Parts: sequence; C-alpha cells; structure tokens
Amino acid sequence: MPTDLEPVWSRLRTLRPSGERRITQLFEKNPDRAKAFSVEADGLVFDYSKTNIDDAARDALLELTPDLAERREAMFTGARINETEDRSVLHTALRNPDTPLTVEGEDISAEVAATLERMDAFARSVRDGSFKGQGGKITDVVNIGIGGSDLGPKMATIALSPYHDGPKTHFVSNVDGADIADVLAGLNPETTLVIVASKTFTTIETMTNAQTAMDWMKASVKDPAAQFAALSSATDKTAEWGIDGARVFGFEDWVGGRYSMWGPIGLSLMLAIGPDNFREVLRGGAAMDAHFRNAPLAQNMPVMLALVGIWHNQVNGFATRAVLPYDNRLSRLPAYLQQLEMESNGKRVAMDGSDLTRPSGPVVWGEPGTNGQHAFYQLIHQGTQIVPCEFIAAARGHEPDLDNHHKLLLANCLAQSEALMRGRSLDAARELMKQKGLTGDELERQARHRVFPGNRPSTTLLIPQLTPFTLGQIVALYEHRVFVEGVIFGINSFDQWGVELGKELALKVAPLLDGEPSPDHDPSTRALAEDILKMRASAD
Ligand SMILES: O=P(O)(O)OC[C@H]1O[C@H](O)[C@H](O)[C@@H](O)[C@@H]1O
Repeated sequence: MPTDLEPVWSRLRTLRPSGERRITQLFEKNPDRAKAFSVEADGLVFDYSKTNIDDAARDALLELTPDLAERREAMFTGARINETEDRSVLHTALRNPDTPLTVEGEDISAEVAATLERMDAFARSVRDGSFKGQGGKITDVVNIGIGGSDLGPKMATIALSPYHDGPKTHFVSNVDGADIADVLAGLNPETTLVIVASKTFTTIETMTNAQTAMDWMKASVKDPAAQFAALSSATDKTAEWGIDGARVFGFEDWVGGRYSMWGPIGLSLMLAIGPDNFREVLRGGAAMDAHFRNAPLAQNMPVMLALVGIWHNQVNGFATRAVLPYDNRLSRLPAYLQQLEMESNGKRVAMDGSDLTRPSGPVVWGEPGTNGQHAFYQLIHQGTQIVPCEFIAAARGHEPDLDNHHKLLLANCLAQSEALMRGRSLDAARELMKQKGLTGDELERQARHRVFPGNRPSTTLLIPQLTPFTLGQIVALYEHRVFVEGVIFGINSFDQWGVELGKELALKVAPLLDGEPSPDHDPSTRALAEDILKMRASAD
C-alpha cells in the first residue's frame, strides 16, 4: 500500500514562495547556496540553486519519497513493476552485463552478456570488412525503426560523432516516403547494411520502410536479406523476413522501447563508434545506476532532478519544462527526452486505476543553445508563462582549435541562467532609456518593454566533456528521474496505452483514402478524406 502523501503535498503548497521572495535573496541568505543546492555524481554536477527551492521546500520534497528505496530495489532486481503488462523492467541489466542477476530462475546477466558479445563480434566484422556486402565492405548502415527503436540510437550517434570511425550511419523512422527516399538516394545497395529495429516487429511504419528497403536492395543485389540485420524481441517474426539468425539480435520484453538503446537497439551506434566505445556508454549508464542505488536521497542526482521537476510542475504549476543543451551534438536529446518522459509519465490514472488527483508529467521541449536564444527565449525571459529551464553544458568541447567557440557557448549558457534569475528592474530599464536620451512618457513606455521580471528558475547539468561515458550517465540520469517521478505519482511509467490507439485508428482510416465508404468516421474526418481524394485526382 503506497504511503499517503497528501499531507506532504499540502505542506508543499504552503511552501511555495510568495510573489515577493526572489531566488537572489536565497543566495544573499545563504552564501553556500550554490554548493548546498548542487549534487555531484562521478564527475557530473547538477546545480539547482537557481530555483526557488529553500531548505524547508527541499526537506518536504524529500518526504515524497518514502516508497522509493523499496520500488527502486524492485526494479533493479526484476520484480514485475510494469503491472499493466505484467513485466519486469530491467533495462538496467543491459548496462550491467558483468553483475550477476537471476530473475525468476533465469540468469539475466548471462543472457545479456552473450547478446552483447554477439553484437560486438558482428560489429567488428562489419567494421573490419570481414562481413561484406555483395559489392564489398559495408560503407553505410541504415537503421529503420521508430520511437524507442530510433530516437535513442539516433540521438546517441549524433552525440558521439567525434568517435565515429565505422560506416556512415543513417536513420529512417517516418512512414512518409520522403524519409526513406532521401536516405536511400545516393546510397549503394551493394555496400549498405539495413538494420530493421523493432521490438515488436509489427510497427507498421517500420515494416513499411523495411519492405521498401528490401525492394530497393532486391533491384541491385542477388540476396537482399543477406544485407539485413534485425533487432527485436519477436525473433519468431524476424525469421519471416529471411534474415539469418546470425544477424538477429533479440531482447526480452523486460526492456521497454524507450529504454532500449543499451542493448541490441544500440547496434547502429555500436557500428558507428565501435564496440569499445559502446561499452563505455554502458559503463556510464552503470555508474549512474550505482549512484542512484547508493547515494543518500538528498545527494542523489536522479532523485533531486525529479524533485526539482515536481516542485516546478506539480507544486508551482509550471506546465512545461525546456531542456536546453549547450552542446550542438545533443541536438536530438530534447526529442529523445520527449519520448522518455512524456510516454513514460504522461498518464492520467494511478497504478490501481484510480484517477490521478494532480498533474503527472509536464510537457517537455527544447532545442540546443544558442540557437534557441535567437528563437523562443523571448517567451522564456519576458512571456507570461514561467518555463523552468534545464541547461546542459560540457566544460570542454572536442575541437581544441575552436576553443574560442566553446568558451562563447559556455558564456552564453551561464549568462542565460543568470539573466533568468536576476532579470532587469524597471529602474534599470529607465536608466538605460535615459542614457539613450529618452524622457517623459516615451522613456517610461520604452522602459517597460525592457523590463525582465527575472526570478525564473533554471538548473544546470555540467559534464566534463560529451564522451561515451558521460552520455551514458546523462541518459541513465534522465531514465531514473522518470522512474522517481513515476513512483511519487503512483503511476506505471513503463506502459504506453495512449500510443496504441493511434496505431489502431490509422488502420481504420486507411480505407477512406481508397475511396471506400466508411460511416464509422466523424464528418470532419470524412470531409478531409474527400478533399484529399479530390486533390490527388486533380493532380493526376
Ligand atoms: O520497437 P517497436 O516495437 O517497433 O516500437 C516502436 C515504438 O512504438 C510505439 O510507438 C511505442 O509507443 C513506443 O514505445 C515504441 O518505441
């Protein structure tokens, strides 16, 4: 029976700062605040001092976690915590292949290690050219997958481009033919390896793209299936595609799609950066696991990241959060986190089926800095909504010759969080206008446009450098944040029934586009389908 947290939630509401209290005052009161409201984990620093959380609020937030230790152990040890699908949740086992783990009589770690060895051997053979396409050494790899079978490997492959020394890696996800057409254009089928990544091996987008790739390959090579590999939990289905079992890498249903980049779904990443670097990603994830399992809650990075998020969304009512990596190679991290966070915690009922009494997860969005600064930061600084910002920055880049760029990047990151907190008062804005020679009503009017309310919260995650190890730490950090939030909300973070509906509906609508009458659809949908048919006909 989960502990009743209502009294803690009520207290948290009373601890929301009144309009008068500013974050800057918290720093005045406590000169050690920057350190006291930061957490370290194996070289990573998470600074949440530029938020309106004070000691009392932090203490109360920590009281939201009475069940956490027990639930955390339940996850790590393979209890069936995904109750609506009756499954264990063991993606952590994928990055801890050397830690013995037996679940329900099955030696999980041995299975994980064996699959990793097979991936390793296959990746080496592709990279060294001993595995050949029908036109010689593999030059290009196309990963076909969607959702969790795309976002993780794609995000990580972009993030780790300085480590690429394997074949060029491409990703196709959208069922829009434009996606696969653009990727295949210019590739040589004789030296391309196609990876079909799908946990279920039934996802219509992926299967449609895979068929198109197979047809493309068939037009040029004798044995197209020989240049296909498959990553799936449904290894029975991969056989139907004629893909040799030696190139099929299976995983169990205890790996959720959005948590799957650590295992076979990461094959495209492994091919790009090599098995040794891939294992470094795993080591980074495992280091964050150990930290999450062992660090006291107040010094526990995923726990504090989760509690800060809860403070902003559930307690203060800020509806979204922005993830702002000041690292161009983390350009797909916001998209990755959108699936991780919103598919996991975008729920409306508790584990027992009862309605939630407060919001679950917020809307997550973002773009790399500094690009975002020249686009949507206007709203973040001066809009009427408060958007808590999660800045991410690496102390060092990978381009020593361009260190001037990197310092400027970092300066921008720090400047933004400082400006969000401090703002600019009306008096300071008036002074600026005075210096420009304005007076009277015009000075006042112009000054008001230049006021920044400030007191806007942000956190900063600092990493030494974006490496395979630190990327592993970051991804595992966010995974565990989602877990902690899910435990506190009392929801199941590991199912995704909300996505299933879309899959069913698309199949039901398809006949409309073939001109078949279908009274089951609403008038708007029918009218739109008719317009589409008319437009398509007039273009013929
Ligand atoms: O890997 P697949 O079985 O093809 O699934 C791909 C994606 O499908 C659905 O959209 C699920 O909601 C995602 O969690 C999953 O990652």
